[in-house]
Amino acid sequence: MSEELSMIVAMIRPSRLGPVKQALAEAGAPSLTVTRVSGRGTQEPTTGQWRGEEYTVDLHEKTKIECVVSEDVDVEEVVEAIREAAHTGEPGDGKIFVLPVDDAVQIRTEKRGRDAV
Ligand SMILES: Nc1ncnc2c1ncn2[C@@H]1O[C@H](COP(=O)(O)OP(=O)(O)OP(=O)(O)O)[C@@H](O)[C@H]1O
Repeated sequence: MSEELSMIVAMIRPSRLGPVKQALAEAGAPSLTVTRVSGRGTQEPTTGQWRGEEYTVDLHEKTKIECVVSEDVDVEEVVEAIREAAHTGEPGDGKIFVLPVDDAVQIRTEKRGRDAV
């Protein structure tokens, strides 16, 4: 069990993935997992029309980024790097969460904790 690891989870606009990846590398956190997700925050639902019927889209397409870092990396710097790179100022820019991580294992080497990330 390690208290030296944190996970930064960010839901961002898919169009901001490129700048966010670059900003993470510059902040010393190049390793990441990227997933296409849909979700809902307080962003207003949008409406559309299909064959004369109106429909509501309340789940928006987002890109989820998961990034585990050791204490060698400044979590605040990582959060700020994502925030700056993902920011447009329009509703739906996304959210960032920071979580503690119990442990990590590098499968190839059996390294644990901070040595595994
Ligand atoms: N409380 C939450 N729990 C889990 N996921 C969330 C939460 N809030 C937001 N999300 C995820 O983050 C995505 C982006 O959220 P969104 O940008 O809509 O946040 P917001 O608070 O409405 O901000 P904004 O005012 O910029 O629209 C959501 O689509 C959802 O996937």
